[in-house]
Amino acid sequence: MSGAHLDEWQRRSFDISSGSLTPEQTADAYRAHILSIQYAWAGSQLSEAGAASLLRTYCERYAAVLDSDDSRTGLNNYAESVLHLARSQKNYSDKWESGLTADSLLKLASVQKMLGAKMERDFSVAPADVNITVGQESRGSSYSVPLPTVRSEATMFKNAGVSHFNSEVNHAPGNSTFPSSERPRDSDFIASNPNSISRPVVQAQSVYNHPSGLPQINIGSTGGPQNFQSSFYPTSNSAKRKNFSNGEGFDVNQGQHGSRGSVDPRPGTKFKSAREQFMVEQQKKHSYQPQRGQTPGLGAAMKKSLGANRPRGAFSKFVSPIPRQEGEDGCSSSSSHQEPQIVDERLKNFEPKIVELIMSEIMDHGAPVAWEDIAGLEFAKTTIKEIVVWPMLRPDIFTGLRGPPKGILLFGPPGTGKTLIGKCIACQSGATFFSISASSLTSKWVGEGEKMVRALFAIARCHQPAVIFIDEIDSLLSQRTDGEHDSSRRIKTEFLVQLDGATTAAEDRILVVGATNRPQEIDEAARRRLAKRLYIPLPEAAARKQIVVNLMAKEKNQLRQQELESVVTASEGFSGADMTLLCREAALGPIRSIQLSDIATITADQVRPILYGDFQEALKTVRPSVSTKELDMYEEWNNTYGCGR
Ligand SMILES: Nc1ncnc2c1ncn2[C@@H]1O[C@H](COP(=O)(O)OP(=O)(O)OP(=O)(O)O)[C@@H](O)[C@H]1O
Ligand SMILES: [Mg+2]
Repeated sequence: MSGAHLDEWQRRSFDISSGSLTPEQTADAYRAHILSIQYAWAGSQLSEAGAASLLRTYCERYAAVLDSDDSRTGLNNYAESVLHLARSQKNYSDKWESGLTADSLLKLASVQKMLGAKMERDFSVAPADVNITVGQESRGSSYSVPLPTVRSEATMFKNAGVSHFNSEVNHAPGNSTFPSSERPRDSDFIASNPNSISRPVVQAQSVYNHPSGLPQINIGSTGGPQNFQSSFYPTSNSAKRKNFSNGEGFDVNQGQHGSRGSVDPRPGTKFKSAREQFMVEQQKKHSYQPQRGQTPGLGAAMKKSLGANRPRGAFSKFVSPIPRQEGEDGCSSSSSHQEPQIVDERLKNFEPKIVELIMSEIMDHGAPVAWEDIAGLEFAKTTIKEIVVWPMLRPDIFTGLRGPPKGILLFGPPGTGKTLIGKCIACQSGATFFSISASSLTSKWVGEGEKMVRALFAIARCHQPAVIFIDEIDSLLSQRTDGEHDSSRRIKTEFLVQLDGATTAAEDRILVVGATNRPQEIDEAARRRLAKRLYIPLPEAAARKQIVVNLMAKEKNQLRQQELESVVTASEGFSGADMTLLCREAALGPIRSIQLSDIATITADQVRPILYGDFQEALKTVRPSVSTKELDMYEEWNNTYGCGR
């Protein structure tokens, strides 16, 4: 070695042995050592044996520094490199990519064999599942590739230079030709030809792609074709199209090439394309059965989707998946695929659309409400049970003079539970419940209001026992004035006529329940017809307590009995709705006490319970919504017209 090299060498050796270097510096020094040994050997300044001995020594030391897991002396590279290896290693969850390419496929023995067989075959008849068609009409050609597998088969032919393939296509009668050299790539073709399709179309005669993307099955040979013939057959191969339209092709259910369920598209061949096989399996899995009352010729998709997307809650209306048969229910409109047909004589004069609207939109049960959910109002509840529930249960006892009144008016300050009672009747009475708001009659169907009213009562008569609940009845039956709009006047008159009929016909079991917080505005004729007028007052102390207890039972709270009493006392004059609002406000107290920075991370059980202090705070902001003056008015009206004690 030269003098300069030796100096450097010595300096590094000294540095390393001094112990003042960090592991990184030590490793660098050793690496530099190793490099210099290699240079020296390459420059013939070191003998081979000497270089080997030095290299071994320094490599061992270098490796010791790298691999040592002592942070003072080593770099722990071993573990890191293992981790690195593990990180860059492909594992089984990585997306699998097939090693097969068109070229490697061609080299497979089985493919070679198949190709050989194909070349020997007479190409005058196109293989049934290849279906590569080069269109021939003047407006352009279409080039359809049935399946990805088939597409690759076509590519295979192209790649393999199988000239027979083109000649087969070219010689097909009536087909225009592409010279093999000019034949466009299929992607180019699809993009440039306006008549062509934007994605592969399955032309196997059993299965075709619906625009929805769902595979469709041809049911029956008579009804289907018009649905898809033009849109699913962009090819101009009229012979094939005709075959398909005539149902001569493969038919999953009523195929002409076999019994029902037979799926062999080609007589004499057992081969099924992957897609056909898939369809067979799907068919087996769902074991499709035609439904009763179905019109032959309707597409399979229509049959399958019948009612499938309707939301089904415990209280949503039951919709039978089977269309109603005539005579099954004398009153209902049968839900065929066309206009609903009204079977009941009494509904014959109504437009089916109106009947349908009432049937579908007005009958509504909503969320379940129990009598216990309504705090206080014992007199009103008992009276309603007497009028609504018991006569429904025992119509034989409640006859003659004991016959229940046919009209109830619930009146009282806002937020006292009138609507709640209506919901409760809907759930508990067992009657068909028609909930109708005045606005739905007056605004939604302008000009048709009176027809709606008539239809409503007619349908209710068909569905006895029935309850017609009219919330905010004052807006429908306010006193008639000279200046009011003609249509609303007609609706009112019609309503009064119907109400009169319903309330006087002894045999009809129809109850009309109206709710209002403006009883004084109700037309006197309507008032008379709603014979049972029940005052729904502000909740008393016990009822207010019950509302708080009911609501607090669902929340974490530390409200002592005494504190509860204080809340009840402080909320004198509150309506039920005000009490609910008070509890909601108090329930927000614990949330408001959380630091803003913690709100994102705090868990639900870390939120503190609701305390009396929260109610005190809430009482500062929540005020009673009914004034004493208004209360006096209700009391007065109740004294004059009410049926309460
Ligand atoms: N007696 C009650 N028991 C329990 N909750 C009640 C009671 N009264 C009112 N509420 C609460 O107040 C809310 C509003 O009540 P509701 O809608 O029945 O009032 P309303 O009398 O119909 O008022 P409006 O006259 O303004 O229509 C209810 O959803 C319920 O939470
Ligand atoms: Mg209401």
